[in-house]
Amino acid sequence: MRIGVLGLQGDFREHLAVMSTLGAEAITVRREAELASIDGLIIPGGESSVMDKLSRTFGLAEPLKAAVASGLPVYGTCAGLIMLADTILDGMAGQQTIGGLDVSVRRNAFGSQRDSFEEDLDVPVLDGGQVHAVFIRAPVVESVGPSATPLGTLRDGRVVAVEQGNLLGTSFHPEMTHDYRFHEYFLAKARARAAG
Ligand SMILES: NC(=O)CC[C@H](N)C(=O)O
Repeated sequence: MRIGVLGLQGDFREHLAVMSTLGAEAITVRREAELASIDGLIIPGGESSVMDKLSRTFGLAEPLKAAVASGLPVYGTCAGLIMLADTILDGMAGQQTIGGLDVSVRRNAFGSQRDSFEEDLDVPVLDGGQVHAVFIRAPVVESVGPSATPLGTLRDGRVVAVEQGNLLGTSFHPEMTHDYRFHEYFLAKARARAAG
C-alpha cells in the first residue's frame, strides 16, 4: 500500500511524517502520473484558494476529480476538507473545489475572534475516547447532504468531521497532535482498496 500527500501547498510534510510514524509508505503528489500509483490521498491544510489555483495551473484539478470519482480513498484536513466539498461558502472569487463530499463548507467560519482554538470532540466511530482537535482558520460543515455522514461535532453542534464512502474530511488538524486515529481510519480505507 502506498499513500500520496498532495504537495502543492500547505502542511503536507507533517502528513508525510504521520504516515512514516504509522509505518505507511507515502509520496508527495504533484503530478498526474503520481496519482496512478497510490491507494489513498491526503489533502493537507493550507490555503484552499491557493491550492485550487495551483491544482488548475499544474493540470491536476481534473485528474483529482477523476481520482475521487474512481473511489480512491481521500482524506482532507482543513483546506483539504474545503477542496473535497461539493459547495463552498465564502470562497475567494472564482474559487473551485474538487468536490465529492455532499456538504457545504464555510471557509474561515470562526472569524478573527477565534482564529485558532482547540476543543475535545466526541467521535463515536473512533474507539478510545474524545479527540483533541486543533482548529486554525478552520472551515465548518454548514450543511450535510443525504450522501454524507457527520462523524464529529463541536459542543455547539456544528459539524467538523464528515465521511462519505471513501472520502473523509475534518475541519481540524490531527497531524498537529499525537492522536492519529483519523489517519488510521483513513488508512483502513486505503488498505481495503490496496487489497482490491
Ligand atoms: N488551516 C487551514 O487549512 C486553513 C484553511 C484556510 N482558511 C482556507 O480557506 O483554505
